[in-house]
Amino acid sequence: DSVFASIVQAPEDPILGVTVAYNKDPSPNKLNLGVGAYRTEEGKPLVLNVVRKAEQLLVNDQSRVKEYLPILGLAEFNKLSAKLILGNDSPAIQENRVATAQCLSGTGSLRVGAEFLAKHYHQRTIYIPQPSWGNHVKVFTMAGLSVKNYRYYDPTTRGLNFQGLLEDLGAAPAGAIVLLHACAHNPTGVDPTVEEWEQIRQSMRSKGLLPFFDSAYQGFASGSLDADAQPVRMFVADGGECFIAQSYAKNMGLYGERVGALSIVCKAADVASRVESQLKLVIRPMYSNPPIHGASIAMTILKNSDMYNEWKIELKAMADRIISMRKQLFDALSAKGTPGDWSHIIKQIGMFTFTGLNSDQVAFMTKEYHIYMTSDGRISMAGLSSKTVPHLADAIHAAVT
Ligand SMILES: Cc1ncc(COP(=O)(O)O)c(CNOCC(=O)O)c1O
Repeated sequence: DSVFASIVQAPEDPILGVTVAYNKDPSPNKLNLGVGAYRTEEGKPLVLNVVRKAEQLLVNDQSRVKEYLPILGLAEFNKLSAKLILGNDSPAIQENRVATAQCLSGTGSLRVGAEFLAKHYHQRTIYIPQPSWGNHVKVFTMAGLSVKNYRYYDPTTRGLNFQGLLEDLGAAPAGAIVLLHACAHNPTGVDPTVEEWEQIRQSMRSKGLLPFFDSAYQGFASGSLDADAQPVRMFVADGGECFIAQSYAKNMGLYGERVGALSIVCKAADVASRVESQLKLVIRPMYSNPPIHGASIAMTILKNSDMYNEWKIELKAMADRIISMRKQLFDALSAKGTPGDWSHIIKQIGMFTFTGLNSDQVAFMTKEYHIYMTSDGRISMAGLSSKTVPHLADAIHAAVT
C-alpha cells in the first residue's frame, strides 16, 4: 500500500474553511462574512478600475518579456513600496537604510522576515497579540521562532487591554521580537490610539524589543494611506530598527496575484546592504524569485501620479463602504432594541468587527440564518451590503435574545 497510508485528514483552515462550508449551503439567502476579502454592494469581488487600466498598459507594452525577476523582485516596486509605508520624505529611505524584498504578499513577507530572523537574530521569541490573525502562529513557528502572546483585546470592553499589553511587553526578555498590526487589527478591529502607540514605542525601544509590523490594510482602515501608516512612521522616525511586512491584497485588490514586500529598516546604510544580501540567501532556496505580473501592476499604479490618485479615490470608496456597513448594522440593531451594547461595531475599524458573539451563537446563526463567519465571532464587514444588513441584524437579535 501507499507510503502515505498513515497520513490523517487535516482540519479545514478556520478562516478559509468557512467559505468551503458557505459554498456547500444551497440556501438562497446565505451570507458569507468569513474571509477578509472585499465585496461590492452587489456582493461581488472588486477589481479596481485603476488595476484594469494598469493591466491594459502592461498587455499593450510589446517590450515586456517574461524573464525571471531578480531574487529580491522588481527593484522599482520595492522602492515604491518602501515609500508607500514609510512616506516619501522618510529619512530612512534618504539615508539608504532600508532593505526591501518583493515577497509573496503579506504572508510571504512575514515568512521571509521570520526565516531571516531565525537565521540571523539572537532572540528567537516573537510576541503576537492575543488574539491575532490565525495564520501568524503557524508562519512564525514553521520558520523556527517560538511564539508567545501579549494581552491585546479586552472582551469586557471589546476594546484594547492597554495595561495588559504594556505589562506583557514590559515583561518580555530584552530584544524579543514583537508583532504589531500596523492598522485595522485582525480579528478585533481594535487599534491603539496615537498616544497609546507612542507609549508602546517608548516602552519597546527602552527594552530593545524588535518591532515586526504587519501592514495588510494600509489605507483600508481610515481611507487614508498616510493616516494608516502613522504608527510605523513613529517607530521609524526614532531612528530605531524594525521589520515591515506589506500586503497589496486588500488595498489594491490584488489578492490572488500575491503582491507584497518585506522591508527591514536598519540603523546604517552598510548594514542595510549586508542585510539585503542575506535576504537573497533566504529567498533563493524558498521560491527563487517572485512573480512578475502582480508587482508590475502595483508598480505601474504607484509610479504614475494620476493612477496613484485614482487608486486613492477607489481605496477610500472601499473603506467608506465598510464604514457605512458598520453604521447600518449598528442602526439596525439599535432599531430592533437588540439587547447589549453594540457601539463597538462603529468604534472598531478596518475590515472586521469582533462582535463578541460566542461560538454557540455563531453556530446558531449559521444553522438558522445561513450566516457564515469565523467561530470567534468575527465578521467581515466587507461581506455585507445594505440589502443583507437586515438579515444579519435578525440573526444577531435572535442569537442574543
Ligand atoms: C493581519 C494580516 N496579515 C497578513 C495577511 C496576509 O494576507 P496576504 O498573504 O493575502 O497578503 C492577512 C490577510 N488576512 O486574510 C483575510 C482573513 O483573515 O480572512 C491579515 O489579515
